Amino acid sequence: MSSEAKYTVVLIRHGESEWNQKNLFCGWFDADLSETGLKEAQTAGKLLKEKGFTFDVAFTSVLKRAIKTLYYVQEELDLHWIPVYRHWRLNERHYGGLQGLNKSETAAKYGEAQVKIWRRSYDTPPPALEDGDERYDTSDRKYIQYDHVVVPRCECLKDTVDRFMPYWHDVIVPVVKAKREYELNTDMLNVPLTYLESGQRVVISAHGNSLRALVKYLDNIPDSEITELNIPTAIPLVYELDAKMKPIRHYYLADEETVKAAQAKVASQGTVKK
Ligand SMILES: O=C(O)[C@@H](CO)OP(=O)(O)O
Repeated sequence: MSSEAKYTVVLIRHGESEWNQKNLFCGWFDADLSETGLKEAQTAGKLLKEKGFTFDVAFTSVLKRAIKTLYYVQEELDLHWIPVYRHWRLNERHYGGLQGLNKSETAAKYGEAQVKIWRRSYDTPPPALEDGDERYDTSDRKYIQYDHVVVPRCECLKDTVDRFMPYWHDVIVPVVKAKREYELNTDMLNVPLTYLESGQRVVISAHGNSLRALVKYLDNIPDSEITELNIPTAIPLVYELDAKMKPIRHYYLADEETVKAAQAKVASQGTVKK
């Protein structure tokens, strides 16, 4: 850790899901990890162990691909016992009317440029799900248990930023700083009640676009440049932060070439297959 750094937060996008494997827009659909994704998660855990990382607290979404990825990381680190807080605010961006469609076929139909806008622009949402569309499920127990959750009909990255960042500021940051200096927000009841005196080491297992939302904030990436950011599956992304939780540096636990190839693979999912 560099000398001014006080806290470390590790971000990890889930391993490949069955829908990633089929190249389908996934969003809030609760796809499982593929065999490859499971192995990727185990590899990420082994790597974190090898590099000497450990964690006090973990956060994840309510989607099984992120939950299971976290579990395999915990398994490798022998950290089954740490508190794990799951919250819908960490979910993948909701892909609305694109959910379940093949990304390459969608690029062939609407053009690669349009698909890139839907996938990577900051504030252009995908088409919204309409009433009567079976993909618009407002009875899912994951969400109806909370009065305040309105299942979205679609989300652009900005919408994801708007629902992820309150959780970062009101729950994750105080937990990292190990302080109780916030009002308990009933929206976010699942906060830990015991804290260490020093900062806690946190791992966040989430999704390509919910992590893009967080990285955009942390690195202050302009709206126009966020279109080029792709987060690869299951390569731990380490943030070292100062006392005010401003990033000092970040790095992937992989060499540059591996990261670039993995990012290019994600970007190419939205292109027409020749
Ligand atoms: O389908 C999705 O939900 C996401 C992440 O897998 O895809 P994309 O990379 O196209 O935003």
